[in-house]
Amino acid sequence: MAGAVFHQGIGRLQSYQHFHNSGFHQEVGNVSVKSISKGFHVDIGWSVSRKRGYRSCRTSFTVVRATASQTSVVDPVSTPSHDRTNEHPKKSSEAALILIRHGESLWNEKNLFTGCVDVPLTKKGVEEAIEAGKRISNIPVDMIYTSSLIRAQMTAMLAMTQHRRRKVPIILHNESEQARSWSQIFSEDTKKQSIPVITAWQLNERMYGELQGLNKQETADRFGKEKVHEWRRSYDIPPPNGESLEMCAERAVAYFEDEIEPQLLSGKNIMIAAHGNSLRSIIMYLDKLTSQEVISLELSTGIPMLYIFKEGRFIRRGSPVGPTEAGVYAYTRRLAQYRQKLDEMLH
Ligand SMILES: O=C(O)[C@@H](CO)OP(=O)(O)O
Repeated sequence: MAGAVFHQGIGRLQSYQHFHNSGFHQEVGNVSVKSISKGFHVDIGWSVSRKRGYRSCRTSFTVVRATASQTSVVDPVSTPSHDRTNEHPKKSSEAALILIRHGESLWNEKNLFTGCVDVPLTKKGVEEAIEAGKRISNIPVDMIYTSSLIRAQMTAMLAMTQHRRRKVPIILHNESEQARSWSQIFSEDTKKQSIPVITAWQLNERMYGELQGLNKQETADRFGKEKVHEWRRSYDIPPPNGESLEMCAERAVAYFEDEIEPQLLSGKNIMIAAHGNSLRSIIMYLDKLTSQEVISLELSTGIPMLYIFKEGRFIRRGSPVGPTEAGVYAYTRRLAQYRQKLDEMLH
């Protein structure tokens, strides 16, 4: 080992599976990691955020030594305007975080297990999304994250049609070099009037395995109410060949910690449009719920939830009820000022 300090930061180990399987629970000091990239060897100090009861493979680590000086070896991939090299994020910054479960889908209406099947909203779902949009129409939104499924994307887009700031939500296409290059915007002014929308499979509904497409009532009749309740609402029992809530939480919370939290830390106001189980996972993380508490948490379609991220903590602020609900805007001075700015702009 050359022993030079070359990078500090938060990120995800590319070889985390190795540790995950070894089942460490706490800080274990320095660990030597191979295969981060083409033969570079790195010593890291790391700890696993398992205090909240996840079988998490997400790690917080500090690289202390490496055989090569290329910082790119462990530079995490950046999302747009996302500066991961900022080693000391402003702890004093404050940001709003809005969570929205998608509106009713055609398979919710038919009472079918949906999971990762990509089903659109019903007319009622469209109306719920618009209603959700009204409730958050005075709350700043700088970035939007949605799952890769159309029902969450429709919800985000429909909600934003109600926003008073009238910025244009634009889906970023980073799936290939060509997609990136063909969707470029060449005006800085136009960019300023838009909101980047990032789609991520990690925010998808939990994969429901061999239940996908089956009727929930018929499945209960066939396998018994208790069995189906266990598949639907236990924490760590997966449905046949599907994901348990715990498995869904692993990837949804890792994504939240890796990609979304750094944006909040830098003061960006964020909306996440996702699904019952991916959002329950994220709420479990934000509210530090136990695996027992999360299984009784039910989320309604189209009711946005507001959190304020301040001094490194998430403060739950319930659901903003319509643009006339004064209380929401008194939560923080920053939100009140934003609302006042909108009033001035629009009158
Ligand atoms: O079918 C699904 O994908 C989910 C959400 O609608 O169902 P459940 O209520 O069992 O989590």
